[in-house]
Amino acid sequence: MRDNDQVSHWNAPVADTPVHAVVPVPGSKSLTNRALVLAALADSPARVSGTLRSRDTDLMIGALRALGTRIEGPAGPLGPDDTDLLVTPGPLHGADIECGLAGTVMRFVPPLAALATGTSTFDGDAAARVRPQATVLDALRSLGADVTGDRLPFSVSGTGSLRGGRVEMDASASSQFVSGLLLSAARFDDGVDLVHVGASAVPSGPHIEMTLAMLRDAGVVVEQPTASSWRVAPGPISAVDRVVEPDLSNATPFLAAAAVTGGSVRVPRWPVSTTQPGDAIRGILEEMGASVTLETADGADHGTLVVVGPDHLSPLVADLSAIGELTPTIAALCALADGPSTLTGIAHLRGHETDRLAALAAELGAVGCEVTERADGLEIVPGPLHGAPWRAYADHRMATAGAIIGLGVPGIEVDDIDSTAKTMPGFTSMWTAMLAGGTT
Ligand SMILES: O=C(O)C1=C[C@@H](OP(=O)(O)O)[C@@H](O)[C@H](O)C1
Ligand SMILES: C=C(OP(=O)(O)O)C(=O)O
Repeated sequence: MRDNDQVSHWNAPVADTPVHAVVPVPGSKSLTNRALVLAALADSPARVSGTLRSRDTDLMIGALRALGTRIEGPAGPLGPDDTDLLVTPGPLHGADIECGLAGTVMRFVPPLAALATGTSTFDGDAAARVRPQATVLDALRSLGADVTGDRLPFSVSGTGSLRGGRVEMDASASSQFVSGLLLSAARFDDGVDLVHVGASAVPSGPHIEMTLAMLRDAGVVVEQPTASSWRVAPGPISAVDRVVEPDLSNATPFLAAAAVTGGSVRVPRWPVSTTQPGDAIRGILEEMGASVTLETADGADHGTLVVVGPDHLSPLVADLSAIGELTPTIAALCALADGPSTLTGIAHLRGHETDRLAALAAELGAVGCEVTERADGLEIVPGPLHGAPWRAYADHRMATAGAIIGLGVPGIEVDDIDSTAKTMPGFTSMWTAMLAGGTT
């Protein structure tokens, strides 16, 4: 659990001149945590290279180890900065699982606990105890698991196998409910036949595509009979050596820095083709007036993304349902644009690290925007902006949104910059290096 000692204030630096920098970003949280889960469920050891090491991924490592998986670094024992990991699956047994504030741990690990022998308990940060969770637990119950509780803290007792089969769920609050079940489903006796029955579509489509692609890489037979149903056949999960792409969502604050200062930021190792939702920042930044180029050598599977900022940012009208994770960055850009923006399709952000719609409305309002909070989005009318305390609400992306605003507005004081450790522990030094014009 996170304690108050970890909370630290940070005066967001102003960019007096346009930012020009090359910013390599660490591995993707979503790819890392899926790769670790799949490796723990596989039939032999696998290497996962270029992993993100951060609070969320270290919690996943801790959870899988506690359940019986061996995870080592290149030299044997796992060091805190090792990013090339050897994962050796073992028989799963009950354990105490700390979820922190990580949605991927809360939603992806309970199915493994249902496959384990013995009882596992789950708990996390105070903010995690209010995040939606019942959907996963009800689904596991209906697939044969013994579960107590409806949100953190809860427990799952397993007997070493799970029946599986057909299950209906309402996954409108999070795509992670679907991904979590699908990742483990090949190991259920009958696989899974999962149907989303909610009134709204499942958000974060690219994250589900990511799950499906990684399952298929591991030889799992997975079908999508309709837009809102998925079928996983029972069978082995093959061990796959994987190289994790950079975290494109974590790249977005740096790319935003180019956009808001009229500078240029280059992010190396940007994949030509990816399931990461962060890739959509390219279209968003173009729509707001930036020039965006992916420089690649012929036939290469990755290149360098180059964003060059415009003289002034155009406002945006966009449905962000598929890319909700990018909302704090995009909302910060909208606050610095030269007209009103409307962001829709993001009701599910109320169940993220914090209620992000309320948090963005409050903090953007406090620095001078006129913000209207709608049931499923935000209307942002930029005003003359001024310095103010910026609350992060323990949310890494709220903290980095404050950093973006601070580039153009003196006196933005982020109250909990260390919340960035959730997915980017080196954030402040990367930001400082970017402003100094160097390669971070
Ligand atoms: O599966 C994943 O790795 C994620 C799915 C998304 O969750 P939601 O569908 O709850 O938004 C995203 O916002 C989160 O950061 C990561
Ligand atoms: C919603 C997010 O995280 P989580 O994986 O904890 O849901 C996020 O990183 O924006």
